[in-house]
Amino acid sequence: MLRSCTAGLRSIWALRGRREGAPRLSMDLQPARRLFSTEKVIHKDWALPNPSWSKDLKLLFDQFMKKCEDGSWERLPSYKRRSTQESEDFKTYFLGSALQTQSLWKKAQLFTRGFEDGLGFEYVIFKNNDEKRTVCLFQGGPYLQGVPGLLHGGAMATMIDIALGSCTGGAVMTANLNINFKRPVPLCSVVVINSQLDKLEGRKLFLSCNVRSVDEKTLYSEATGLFIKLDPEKSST
Ligand SMILES: CCCCCCCCCCCCCCCC(=O)SCCNC(=O)CCNC(=O)[C@H](O)C(C)(C)COP(=O)(O)OP(=O)(O)OC[C@H]1O[C@@H](n2cnc3c(N)ncnc32)[C@H](O)[C@@H]1OP(=O)(O)O
Repeated sequence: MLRSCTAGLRSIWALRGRREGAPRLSMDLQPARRLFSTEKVIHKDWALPNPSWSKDLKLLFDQFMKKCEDGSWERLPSYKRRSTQESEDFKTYFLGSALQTQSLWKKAQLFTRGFEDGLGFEYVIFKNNDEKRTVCLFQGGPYLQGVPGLLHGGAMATMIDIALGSCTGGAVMTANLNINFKRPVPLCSVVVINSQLDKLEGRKLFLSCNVRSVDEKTLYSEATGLFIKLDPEKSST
C-alpha cells in the first residue's frame, strides 16, 4: 500500500505547479486572473478522483457511483468553502461579530481540503438518506503521519467527526466525540467509515460509526458522537 502511495506521490510532484491555485502559478498572474483562479479552486468539487487515489479508493468510488444510479445513494460534493445561502445563514445567525471580518472570512477554508492532492485528506462521502447513514472512503496521505508509517489519531478523529457530521443536516456542531482506537491505520491506506444516525432527541443527534479496512477484516476504530442542532436564539461564540 505504501508503494502505491509513493507511486501516487510521483505523479503529484509531476502535477505540482500546474494545478489551479498552486503558488508558482498565482505569483505572476494579473489580479483579475488570480481572482478567477481562486474562484475556480473554491468552487471545485474535491470529492472526485485525482491521480493520487489508489486502486482501492478508485474501485470503491466506482462501486458507490454505481449505487447512486437508482437514487438510493448520493455522492456528497465537497468544497474548500461554502458560498451557499446555508453558509451565509450560519455566519449571520450563529457566529459572533468578531468572526465576521471580511478578510478572515475570505481566507478561511475547510482544513481537510487545504492539502495538495494526495498529501493530506483524500475522501469522498456517499449518503443513503432513507437509511440515515453514510459511507466515507478515506485515504490519509503522508502529511498525516503520527507514529512513523501510521496515520495520526487526530487525523482519524477529524475524519470521524466529518463522517458523523455527514449523517446530520443543517446547522449542527459536535458536542461530544468518543473514539476507541483499536488498531493503527497504515499511512496511505484506504479505510471505510460507516456512520449512522442512531437517535434524534430534540436538538440532539446521537451518531455512531466504525472504521474498517477495505476488505472489512480489520476494525480500526469505533466511535460515537453527539451533535447539537444550533439554536438561532443563541450565539455560539
Ligand atoms: C449550516 C451549515 C453550514 C455549513 C458550513 C460548512 C460546513 C462544512 C462541513 C464541515 C464539517 C466539519 C465538521 C466539524 C464539526 C466541528 O468541528 S464543530 C467544532 C467543535 N465543536 C464545538 O466547538 C462546539 C462547542 N460547543 C458549543 O458551541 C455548544 O456547547 C453547543 C454544542 C452548540 C451546544 O450549545 P447549546 O445550543 O447552548 O445547547 P445546550 O442547551 O447547552 O444543550 C442542548 C442539549 O444538549 C446537551 N449537551 C450539550 N453538550 C453536551 C455534551 N458535551 N455532552 C452531553 N450532552 C450535551 C445538553 O445537556 C442539552 O440536553 P437537554 O437538556 O436538551 O436534554
